[in-house]
Amino acid sequence: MVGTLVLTRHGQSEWNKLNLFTGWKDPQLTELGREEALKGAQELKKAGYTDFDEAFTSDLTRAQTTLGIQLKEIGQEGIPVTKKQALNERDYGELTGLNKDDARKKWGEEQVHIWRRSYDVPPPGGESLELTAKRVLPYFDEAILPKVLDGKKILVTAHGNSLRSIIMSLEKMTGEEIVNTELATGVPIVYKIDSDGKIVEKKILESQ
Ligand SMILES: O=C(O)[C@H](O)COP(=O)(O)O
Repeated sequence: MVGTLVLTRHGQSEWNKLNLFTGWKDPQLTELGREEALKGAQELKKAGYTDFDEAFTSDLTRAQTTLGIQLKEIGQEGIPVTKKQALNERDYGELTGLNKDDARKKWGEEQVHIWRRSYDVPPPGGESLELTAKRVLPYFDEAILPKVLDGKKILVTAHGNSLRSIIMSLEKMTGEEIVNTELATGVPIVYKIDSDGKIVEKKILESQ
């Protein structure tokens, strides 16, 4: 039996556009963000992914709105949707709300890069990717993965770093391998997974 897991990072948010560290803050999608979500959804539709059993998203508006746009486009607004804080973006702590260039000026290019793209160094008062994975993966392993292993079709629409945690676990990557993997906004990543948890196919549904 083969299940389907589709992961999508939310479209551009108002704070992505302003180049601000966002974390657990809750800005809306921009117009471009809505378009990215729609494009991704059109790719899902084109590829025939229009029969999900269930969807999961975070507690944050940008992910929920992206999921809403996807479900509308594929004609699946009625399926069960679970909104869970465990799937939130990593908490950026004291960096939240700061402009990324201003932060580089204040702490230096290298320090800011370490906070953004090291695996286990958290920004002050915030979460590293390692800490993010420690809250995302118990939820994923308990509530989402068993359904996929059971052959179900599951859509998860969340954030760069909560999805990195899931991808790291699925693809058995090291922390160092996953940190520099960039996820495009609104672009669905499709995994077909057998009942032993082996990935039998991976496709990124990028529009041409
Ligand atoms: O929370 C944020 O600011 C971004 O969505 C993710 O930030 P990153 O590009 O530093 O991982």
